[in-house]
Formats: sequence, C-alpha cells, structure tokens
Amino acid sequence: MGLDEEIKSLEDEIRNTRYNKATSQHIGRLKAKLAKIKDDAVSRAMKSAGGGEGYSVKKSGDGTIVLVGFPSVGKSTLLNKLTGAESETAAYAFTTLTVVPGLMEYKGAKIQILDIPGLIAGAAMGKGRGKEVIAVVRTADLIVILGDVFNGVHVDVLMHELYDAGIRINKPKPDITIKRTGYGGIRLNTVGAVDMDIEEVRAILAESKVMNADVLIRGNNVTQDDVIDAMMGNRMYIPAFISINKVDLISEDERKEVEDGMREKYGVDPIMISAHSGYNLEKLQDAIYDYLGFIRIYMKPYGEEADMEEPMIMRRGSTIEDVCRRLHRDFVDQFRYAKIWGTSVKHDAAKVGLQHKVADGDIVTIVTKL
Ligand SMILES: Nc1nc2c(ncn2[C@@H]2O[C@H](COP(=O)(O)OP(=O)(O)OP(=O)(O)O)[C@@H](O)[C@H]2O)c(=O)[nH]1
Ligand SMILES: [K+]
Ligand SMILES: [Mg+2]
Repeated sequence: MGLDEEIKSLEDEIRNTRYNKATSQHIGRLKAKLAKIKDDAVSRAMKSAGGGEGYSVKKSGDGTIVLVGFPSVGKSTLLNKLTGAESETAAYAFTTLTVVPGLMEYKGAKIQILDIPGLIAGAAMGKGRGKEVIAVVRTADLIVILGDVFNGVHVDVLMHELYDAGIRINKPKPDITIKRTGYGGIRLNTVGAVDMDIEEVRAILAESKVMNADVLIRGNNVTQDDVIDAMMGNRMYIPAFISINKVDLISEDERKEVEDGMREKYGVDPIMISAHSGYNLEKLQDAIYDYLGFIRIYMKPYGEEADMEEPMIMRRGSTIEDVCRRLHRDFVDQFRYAKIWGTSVKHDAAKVGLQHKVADGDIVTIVTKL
C-alpha cells in the first residue's frame, strides 16, 4: 500500500468508528498511528528541503508574521503595500518563489512580514514549494491566513495543510508532560476533569514505542489528539486570523455575503481588505498588533523625564524582569525596585518588584543597586 492510500484508509477507519468506551482505545491507536505516518512524511519532506536558497530568512523586529494563502490572492501586493518592499506581483500563480521579507512600523513596533509562495493542497507533504514554505510558517509568531473574495473556501484546505504540518492554530499548548522512565509501564496522573483512561494513553504511547513513562495531564478539555501532539513533541502553537482580499472587486451586498459565510463557518469575522485600494488596511494593522499581544512601555531614567517618543515594545504578560533583561543583562542582578506610573498599579509612582506584570502605556523607572 502506498503512503497516500495508507493515510486514507486510516482516516476512513477513524471516521467510520463510533467513539465510545469500548472503541476509545482502538481509535487512540489509529490516530496515533496516523499522526506518526504523517509526521515521518513531513519530516522527510523537511529534510529534503534542506533550507533551499532564499528560504532561510533572519528574524528581525519585535515579531514576525507570515502571509499564508493560495496563489494569487494578493500576498505580495499586500506585503508591498504594508512595508514598501518590492516583491514581484502578477496575475499568474506562483509568481513568488522564495521568501520575501519586509518591515512594517506600526505604533512604535517593528513587525517583520514574510511573503511566501502560494500554498496548495498537499503542501504539508511537500507539494508545490510546500516543504520550504511550511518550514518558514512554523517559525512565525502570527499567521495571517489570506484569501480573496473568490477563493474563500480555500481557507479549509489551508487549515488542513497547516494542521498536517504540525501547526496548531489559536490553541494554547495543552499542559501535558510525558517523562520517559526505564521501567514501571505507563503511569497516568491527572489534574482537572480529564475524560481519558490510562488504556487510551497507553495505546497512543505504544504507537511511538513508549512503554514506560510518567504522564501528567493538567486541564479540563484534554483530548486524545492533544496527547498525540504531546507525544510527537514538535507541534507549534501559533495564533492566526483570516483576512479576505480584493473586496474592491465586489459589491457591498456580496461583501456582506462573504463575511456572513465566514462567520457561520469559522465563528470569526474575517478582516475584509483591498490591498489595491487600501481599504481597511489600518484595521488589518491593528489586528496584527493585537494578535501579537504588543504593549508599549515608556522608560523614565531615575530623576529624569520619561522618554515618550520611543516606546519599548513588549508582549502582554511581560514582567519587570523581562523589561530588565531587554535593557541590560546586569539589570536583573543589580535590581532594587521599579517605580511605575500607569494602569498596572493602584497609584502612580508605586514601587514594584521583578515579578510585577506591566501594562500598555506604563511608564517605568528601574532602580539598581549601584
Ligand atoms: N482587484 C484587486 N486585485 C488585486 C488586489 N491585490 C492583488 N491583486 C492582484 O492579484 C494578482 C495577484 O497578486 P499577487 O500579489 O501576485 O498575489 P500572490 O498571492 O503574491 O501570488 P503568488 O506569489 O503567485 O502566490 C495581481 O494581478 C494583483 O494585481 C486587490 O486588492 N484588488
Ligand atoms: K501571483
Ligand atoms: Mg506572491
């Protein structure tokens, strides 16, 4: 049996087996087996890709986003518009054959945008430029899934390819640890309402030839798929949103139709744009900024005015310790306290420690020992 047939037959069997207590172990085993086969195929494809010319782009700026979409949806046109880059654009598919970077400055943040060749069905297994493209996508901090008003349905295919390539979209990494041991079989500990029994976990791990391990699962909605992902160990959890280009080519009514269809299908509002006319590009930039979780911190040297011109760009959830590390590696060791003016504290000029979480717009003074 060829690889494609083997995958198809496993997928069929999983689909046609009703999940219940009696079959859960069997399904777990089938899914784990399928994941393993796909993973081997993907890593073979990655290896043979060998970082082909033009595919190893150095990351720069405060975050990197990648434009993922079918050929000719307007990825290159959009990159050029947002960053002033000069990626080739044309009305035929596969105009772009390498990764083309651009830098967008927005609200004080420098955001790297990567334009890549179009992605097509089978990309995860290496079709088209799939393998090189996927390798780049896996390193991004945010994926913008770009469709156009005529190809909305392709979003399905893209999601499927990204999934096969081990990319998990808009999903926090499940809290699962698998610690291999030398003996003792599989031991399962759970924290929270985990609806999975040890036999299922055992069946999944056995597909990867893991017979001895301590497994700890925390959280309430952990599935077999999550355990398989944890077992494979190479999944990337990346935020993403959908944007639909070329709205200049359709009427107001048709635009609404596309939007409603997307909302119904994916439960999200796509950002409707026109790279040509510039329509809604600021909304797109705002979404990029928000999804990357950027906040602005203003530094105020001790006894001086705050620098309100050049914010320091941090991620939501960052602490004073993160701010210190960004400034100078000695700052953490030399740290005494920080003072903050802003919304993360109850009153201005409040003293805080290293673990304090900063908020957008905070003004920060770091006081060190010397
Ligand atoms: N009407 C209209 N045409 C657009 C828009 N954006 C891009 N196009 C056109 O769509 C065609 C494809 O644009 P590209 O930017 O080359 O698309 P791409 O996604 O980079 O294509 P590949 O590199 O081949 O995958 C070109 O003819 C563009 O001029 C838009 O907002 N409106
Ligand atoms: K094109
Ligand atoms: Mg292009």
